[in-house]
Amino acid sequence: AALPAPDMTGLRAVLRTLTTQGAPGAIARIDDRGTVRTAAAGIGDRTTRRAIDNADRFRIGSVTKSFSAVVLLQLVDAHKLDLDSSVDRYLPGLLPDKRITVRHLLSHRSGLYDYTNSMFANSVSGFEAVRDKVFTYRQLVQLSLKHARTNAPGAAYSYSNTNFVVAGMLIEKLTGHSVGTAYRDRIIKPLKLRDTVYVHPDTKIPGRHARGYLTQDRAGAKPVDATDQTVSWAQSAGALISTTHDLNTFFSALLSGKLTSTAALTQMERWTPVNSTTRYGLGLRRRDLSCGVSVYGHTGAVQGFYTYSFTSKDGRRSLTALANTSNNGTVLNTMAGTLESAFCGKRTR
Ligand SMILES: CC1(C)S[C@@H]2[C@H](NC(=O)CCCC[C@H](NC(=O)C[NH3+])C(=O)[O-])C(=O)N2[C@H]1C(=O)[O-]
Repeated sequence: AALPAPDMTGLRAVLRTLTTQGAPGAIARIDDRGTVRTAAAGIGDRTTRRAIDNADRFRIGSVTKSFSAVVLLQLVDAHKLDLDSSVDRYLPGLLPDKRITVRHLLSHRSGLYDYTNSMFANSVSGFEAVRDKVFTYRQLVQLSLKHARTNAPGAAYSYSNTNFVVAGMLIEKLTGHSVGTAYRDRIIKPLKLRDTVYVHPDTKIPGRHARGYLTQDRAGAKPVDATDQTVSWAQSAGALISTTHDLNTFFSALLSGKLTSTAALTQMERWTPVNSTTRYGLGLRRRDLSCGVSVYGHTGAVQGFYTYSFTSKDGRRSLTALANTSNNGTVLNTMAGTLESAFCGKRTR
């Protein structure tokens, strides 16, 4: 069934609300079968007070996980990877439990502890301690293995960045290239994502970009400019940079079958319930909206930047929204309203 027209009045209202809740700025773009609609509110730089704009690049955080999952599903299509094989088959000795499979990693059911829970327990000092650091994948996995696992392999959903760090190690082992090269060759170049870059371990966002501001844990304290960092604590779990246009193109291409086989996409859409409105597949979230429409994509939270990026089942309508703040749960929750405006249209009274 055709989707209702996007509610641009409602979308603009959500972005304005975000700027009253602590985001210096917010942007959103809807691509709808060739029709482009954009909205923006607030500023992209607290020093110059420059308006934020949909041309601005930003850090996409865990939306990166969908890119990593696509590369691995392409390797499944090429018969170079089996989702139900033990990770140990490809990375012998890395993990302490041979029962952990590739599918467990991509669906956050491995039980591997998320080292960022400890790393960022104190948001600002945790960030300052790692913002210029360069980690190897193995160092990040070791940080995780210092802690007990959260569940037996496959027994429960428990979101963990560690899973997609191991996914990055699989990509490098199986392609013989860095994850940056794999993203470029397999996704960025084919889709002509001109503003999507993987620059790890460089700390700068190249080109025109929004600055991102980390909200302090102490209420009322001045936000920290978190724009420049290596994001080495995340890499294949969260270090890509992109734009609203490019992410709309990516998820639209994925859901319309342009990046993997139909069989592989079906695997990505085998859902594990997360809560009443969200399910997780393989590096892919499904969100069920109030109007009965389900949308497919991912969210992202990296210091200074919150992202929502989702598309319709057929990939014909996509929305990406960005707020240039983080560590602010009110903003993250309010951003869900951009999906309602984009896919459910005007609220019927
Ligand atoms: C599940 C999420 C929301 S968190 C996960 C991942 N981001 C991280 O793991 C970074 C967490 C620290 C970010 C930091 N928070 C703190 O320091 C809190 N003490 C902040 O807000 O800037 C990502 O991105 N995912 C989001 C996702 O997948 O949607």
